Amino acid sequence: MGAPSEKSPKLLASEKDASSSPEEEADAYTTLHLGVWSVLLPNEVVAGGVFSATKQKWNSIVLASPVVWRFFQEVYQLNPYLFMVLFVLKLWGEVESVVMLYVSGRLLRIIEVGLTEGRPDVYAIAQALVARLICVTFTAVAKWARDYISPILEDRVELQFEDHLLQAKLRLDMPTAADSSSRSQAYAHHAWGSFNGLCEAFMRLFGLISQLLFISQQKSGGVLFTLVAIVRPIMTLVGERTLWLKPHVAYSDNAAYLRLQSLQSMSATRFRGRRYRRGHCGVDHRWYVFLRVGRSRSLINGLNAEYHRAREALGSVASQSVWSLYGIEPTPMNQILAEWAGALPTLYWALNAMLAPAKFSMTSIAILQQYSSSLNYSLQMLFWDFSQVGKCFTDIKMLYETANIKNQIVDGDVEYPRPEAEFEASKGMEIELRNVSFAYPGDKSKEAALRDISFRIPAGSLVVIVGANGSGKSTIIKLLTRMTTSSTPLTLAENIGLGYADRVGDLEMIMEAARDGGAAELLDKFKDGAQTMLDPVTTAFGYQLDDEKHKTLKGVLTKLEKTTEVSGGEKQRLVASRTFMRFRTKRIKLLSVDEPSSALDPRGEFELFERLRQTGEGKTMIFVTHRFGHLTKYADVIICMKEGKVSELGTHKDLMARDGEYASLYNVQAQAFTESEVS
Ligand SMILES: Nc1ncnc2c1ncn2[C@@H]1O[C@H](COP(=O)(O)OP(=O)(O)OP(=O)(O)O)[C@@H](O)[C@H]1O
Repeated sequence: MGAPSEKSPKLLASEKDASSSPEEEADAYTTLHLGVWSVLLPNEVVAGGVFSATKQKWNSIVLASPVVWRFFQEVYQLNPYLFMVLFVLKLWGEVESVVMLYVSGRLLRIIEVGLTEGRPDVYAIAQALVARLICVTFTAVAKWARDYISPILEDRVELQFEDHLLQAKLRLDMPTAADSSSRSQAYAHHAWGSFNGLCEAFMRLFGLISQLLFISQQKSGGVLFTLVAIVRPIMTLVGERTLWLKPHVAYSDNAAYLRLQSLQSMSATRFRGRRYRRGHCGVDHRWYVFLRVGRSRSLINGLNAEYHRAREALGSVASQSVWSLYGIEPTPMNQILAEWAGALPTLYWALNAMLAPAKFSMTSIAILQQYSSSLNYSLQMLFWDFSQVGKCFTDIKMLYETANIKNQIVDGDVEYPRPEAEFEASKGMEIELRNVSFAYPGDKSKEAALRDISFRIPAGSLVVIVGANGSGKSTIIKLLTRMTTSSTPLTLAENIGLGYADRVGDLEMIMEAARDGGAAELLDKFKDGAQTMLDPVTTAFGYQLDDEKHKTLKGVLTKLEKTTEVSGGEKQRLVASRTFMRFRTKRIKLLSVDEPSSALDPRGEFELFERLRQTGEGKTMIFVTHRFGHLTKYADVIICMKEGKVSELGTHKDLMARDGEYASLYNVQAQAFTESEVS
């Protein structure tokens, strides 16, 4: 039997070769259409089948070996004692299967002798039974000890690699973090999964070799029987159609399927119960729609109808997972051959019974059957475990490679933050952008988000960036700070205190900052005051709770699920307070804020800007805003953006006199006030 054909089931698939010019040869691939899926397979994999895939896998395993060795050393060092105990316990799991084969075989033989002679050897039978009992007891204790120790080591390993990944990801700049091609796929839980997977594979190999040696040495087994018994599992492996071993890209562009997916995604079960109302839409028993409280029944019905329409449009096209669709054999031939191979052990003992009836007995047949099913199971498990080895190696490699991801924004050669003496010399930061263009990684727009931006901001200026939606204001701020936004489940006090991390426990300073940022009243509003947890991580969940029988438990769960909600304006007050906390570090040279007051009431906004102007006097401050007024009038520089370019630059007076983009945006807002005053 050769390598499996790459042709897919006719009903499900068609294919076309996408290879083109010689220079693209390296990237040439074949597209398979499987139900709603398109699968792109590199041509060399298609040509080489499972052998090529195995060779590639082997090469990547060899390349990753040093990293995996480092990984095992690191895990060992976390707790050498637990590591060794776990290793020995896992090893016993494999040795045990050989011991059990020996003990059961012995018991069968003793019974056979007793039956033949008509006088069972009670003592020998009791001895064999006790040996078996001791063996299974030891196995049970070993399993218990393994289950007890594993989570302890698992925790240590996950925490260790969570720390690795946190450090590695914190140093990424904004475009790198946003770029899906360089985004790390490493997760701390992969560390334990890979450790376990590799241990299992190693143990299985050890177990299988022990079994092969044992069976091939037995009188009832022997080398020939051992070979006959392993033909079937090996054929199954070679004939298996699996996508897991092959490099591939899979996607679906079936409009009906995508529509169904997006409608289903609205049923995400992790929405918070407090904000969302759950309604059973009657589409099918798995489908629920969660809607913000207050949305109408007609919306639910509309979604329901959309769902039915999409299902009809999908018709009978298969939409199972791409892996299971790929696994369907084009013909039953492989299956038939594997089943025939599975009958070889039976053929072996049937022939033996015919050719050497004196040397053969029913006990021998029972023992041989035990051997063959044990080998069959062990080999299948070994193949499964080994099919995961490549993934384990890749996952481990990624855990370490996250630290090597190159930032897309190349660091300059000027040290930052500046040495203390230089820092004291000027309070604000001077900024100059020269011919900066920027496109978000993977962005499908025709134009880049920023195009050829140049401007200079003198130290200590108050700068306001204005412009229409999507003109690039926020992108400028993100590039300057190299940051993306993040949210943390912290107390209100910590949210403010983190502005000055060294003083995060200084409640007095935090309260002063809260007063400056306009959040003092907010802190007062909650029962736990400044210690109120904002958006805590929810770990609570209920399972199979009955509405009637478990009312109390349901009540407890509801309380546990409750989070503290603050309004958009209140959030901005907290952020502003954190900024004032940061000012207290006396190490601010640049403050850049994206729409600091969009959700504030007019008084809140006025007070915030007044305090910012006073406190931030002499520092460079950049604000992005849609609100013209307090800020723009006082700004030293207004940068007016249009379609990714700087369209105007100057003070409010300059730009009004120019009567261009800025003046037109300003007049739209001013007009609204004038009109309402007149009316
Ligand atoms: N993460 C992103 N990925 C891809 N494109 C983005 C991303 N963020 C913004 N863009 C695009 O970049 C352009 C500039 O966006 P930016 O957020 O800077 O505009 P803005 O002027 O701040 O808009 P607004 O006034 O609506 O806040 C827009 O076309 C936007 O669609």
